[in-house]
Amino acid sequence: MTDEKTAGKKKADKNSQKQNTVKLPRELALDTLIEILEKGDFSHTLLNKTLKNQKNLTKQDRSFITRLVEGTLERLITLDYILDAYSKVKVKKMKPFIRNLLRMSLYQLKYMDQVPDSAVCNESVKLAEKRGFKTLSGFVNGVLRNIARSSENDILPSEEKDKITFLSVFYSTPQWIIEKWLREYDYNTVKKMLSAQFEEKSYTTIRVNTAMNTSKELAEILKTEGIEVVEGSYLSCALKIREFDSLDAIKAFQEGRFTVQDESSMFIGLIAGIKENNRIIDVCGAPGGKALHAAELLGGTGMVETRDVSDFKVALIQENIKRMGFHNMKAVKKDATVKDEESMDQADIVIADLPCSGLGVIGKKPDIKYNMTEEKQQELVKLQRDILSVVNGYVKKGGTLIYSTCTINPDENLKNVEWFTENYPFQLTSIEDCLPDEFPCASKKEGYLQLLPGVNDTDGFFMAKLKKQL
Ligand SMILES: C[S@@+](CC[C@H](N)C(=O)[O-])C[C@H]1O[C@@H](n2cnc3c(N)ncnc32)[C@H](O)[C@@H]1O
Repeated sequence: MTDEKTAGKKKADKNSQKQNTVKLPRELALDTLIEILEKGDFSHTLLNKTLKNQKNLTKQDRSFITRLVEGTLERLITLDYILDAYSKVKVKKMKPFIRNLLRMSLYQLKYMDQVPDSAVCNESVKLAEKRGFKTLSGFVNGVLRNIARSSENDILPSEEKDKITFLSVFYSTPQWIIEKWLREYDYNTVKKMLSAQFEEKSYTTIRVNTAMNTSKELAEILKTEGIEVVEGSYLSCALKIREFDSLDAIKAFQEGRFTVQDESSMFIGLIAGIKENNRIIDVCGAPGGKALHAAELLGGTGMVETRDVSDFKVALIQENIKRMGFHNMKAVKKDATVKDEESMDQADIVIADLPCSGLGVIGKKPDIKYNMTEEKQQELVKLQRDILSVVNGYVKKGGTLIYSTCTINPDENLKNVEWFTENYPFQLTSIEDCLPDEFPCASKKEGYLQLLPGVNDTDGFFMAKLKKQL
């Protein structure tokens, strides 16, 4: 071989090696899913890490990876049910790589119309071969092609025969959650709540920093950055945005002109009844969404002390304070279960937005529904009561305690409030005047609000306003 030919062959080998080591979007999505599903890491943290580490991805690649990872997680129970029906080897017995490759590929077959079935099958076979599973590529191909040729309606459980199994498989939600919700809400409401998980999530809800710009001004600024903007569903300080690559890349975000927050959480600032010079303590405050809103509503006066339990969480709050430019807010590391003598009778308002089961936000964080259990939920009820029994002492006489969670189970919500008012000198107080007139909710007068996904155009969220007796 001539020197020229040898050099040419070396170059070709190098290129093919390079091609083999470069990960394409499907492979990146699959590796992320394996980390989440086999190692139990948080989906949003890992997905953000994948997207941040891969600088060369296009905007389309990013949204494809996001949709594949989030969609496969959201539909996991449904996907496993179908795979079990079509494969001789049950999903649980498969090798982790093959199990997750099949889940992700089936998600594309069933829920991503724009990807042709043949491309899904071919790409899956290529991926199996590339990662050393050549002997199993025929199995992968066979299962996927069989499913692609059939209709899953033939195998899904019947709604008439067994409602709970049907709801669990159809809406990919563990049975214990469905049984729990059916004890509290009627069948149609439960169906609405379950189906809300899968609603189009192309919009991100943001809260305007009114200390820097009005909603109208911010909308104009965002539009000049090529971002699509529509009004929020209930509140004038809320906007919904889409068609942006990443949040960090939006100039208006870097400048602190807005923060990301669901409208349900914005209600906390409104019902708290914040007045000039108030001293506010947010006892479980990271990353700072509600506390930042409170600081803004104080109009540069007063002080919001925002606490959380770890250095990492406190750093998140600090980062947000810096970005939004508030001087009447600070972040402090403090465990809310431990009494802080110096805070006794010091706060006009205590915000207790406590750790909870998070079942109101499973549409945004699908791994919650698979990781939460009834036992864990009962431990959370105990933690919520432990925290409430400490932090109520920080409220001045006549002051306010706001209790909130992003869940929809009465035992973490209204039942906790009933337990609290039976044991401490607080009573529920009306929030009717704090909310928009058109906002539908029968319990406004009684002093609490239970928002339900699919019923309200928000996350599932609970809040109660409690006044300390004089
Ligand atoms: C629902 S999140 C708070 C969200 C926050 N209020 C906001 O609006 O951005 C609950 C927080 O409670 C914190 N937490 C859990 N246990 C705690 C404890 N013992 N003391 C203080 N914070 C705690 C968690 O780290 C978490 O950040």
